[in-house]
Amino acid sequence: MNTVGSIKPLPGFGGLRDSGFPCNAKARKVLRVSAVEGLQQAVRVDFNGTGNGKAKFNMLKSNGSPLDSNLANEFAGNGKSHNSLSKIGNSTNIKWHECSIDKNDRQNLLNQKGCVIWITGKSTVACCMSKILTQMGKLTYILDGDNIRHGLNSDLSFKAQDRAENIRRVGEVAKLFSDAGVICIACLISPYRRDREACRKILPNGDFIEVFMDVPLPLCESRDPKGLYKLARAGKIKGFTGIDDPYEPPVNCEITLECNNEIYSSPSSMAEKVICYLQENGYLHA
Ligand SMILES: Nc1ncnc2c1ncn2[C@@H]1O[C@H](COP(=O)(O)OS(=O)(=O)O)[C@@H](OP(=O)(O)O)[C@H]1O
Ligand SMILES: Nc1ncnc2c1ncn2[C@@H]1O[C@H](COP(=O)(O)OP(=O)(O)O)[C@@H](O)[C@H]1O
Repeated sequence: MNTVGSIKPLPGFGGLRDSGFPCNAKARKVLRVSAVEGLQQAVRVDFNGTGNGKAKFNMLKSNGSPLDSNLANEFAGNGKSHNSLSKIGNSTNIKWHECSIDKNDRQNLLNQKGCVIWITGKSTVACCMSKILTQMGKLTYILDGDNIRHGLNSDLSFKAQDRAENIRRVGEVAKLFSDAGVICIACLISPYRRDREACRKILPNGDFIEVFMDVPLPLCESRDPKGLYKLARAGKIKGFTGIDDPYEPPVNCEITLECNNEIYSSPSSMAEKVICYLQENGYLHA
């Protein structure tokens, strides 16, 4: 973790950079910090050096209003002791730790709203969307089923129970990204409605944007860039989605992207449709 003298960085701002003054400086200085390279929004931090190595400080949000005064205690490690302990799954005696820097603060910093775009399948459109949003100065992150199975979820198979656990974990990770203020694009097959609905439920209302890639199976098979449909048809892959494993199309999705013999949409025009939705629903500003 970065430090400025003996002062720990503001929680949530790992990119705090030393502006060149010692911790015990008497002079009052203002640090401009930015969580992401190139972001214009800054959080001002006023430091009052005390001369004893323990700085007192007042933190100001970018609009000049003070941050919650409890933050100073949190910062100094003087957190309150909490009595109400919980058991969540197999985790016993745990207690949610609140931080006075919240999602709104991060959204203001990024000038966007964190959300999850959940595309059932189709990495190409996810990448296209990420590219356009990046060019617009918006921070995105793609959680691609195939990629996440290379690491975090490499212990999971394609049996229904493991697919459900795959979706559950990615849903939780997506929720963290969204809470960080990021536009998180999750592209997994996520073939079961129940698993997708469970992800929707853990997010604030409106922040789960389900996108249905409505592409008929013969068209998917004709593309088959990895040759997996061919292997599945030959019986070399068992339980393959669309061949001998079910896919349950969404019933109440926010967006449908159609591509079939009558309607051809390029990946970028599909991506633009989703971006229009974000624009119209206020996700592209804080
Ligand atoms: N049995 C079976 N069924 C479906 N897909 C299979 C299977 N085995 C391997 N693959 C490859 O894994 C990719 C899908 O992974 P996901 O994590 O998105 O799947 S799921 O959401 O858990 O259903 C999927 O990627 P996409 O081609 O992007 O769909 C395949 O490349
Ligand atoms: N809208 C589209 N128009 C034409 N080709 C597409 C379109 N979307 C995807 N493809 C192509 O279809 C293939 C499969 O797409 P991909 O995004 O990799 O799907 P998945 O994530 O389900 O594996 C790729 O070769 C890709 O280039």
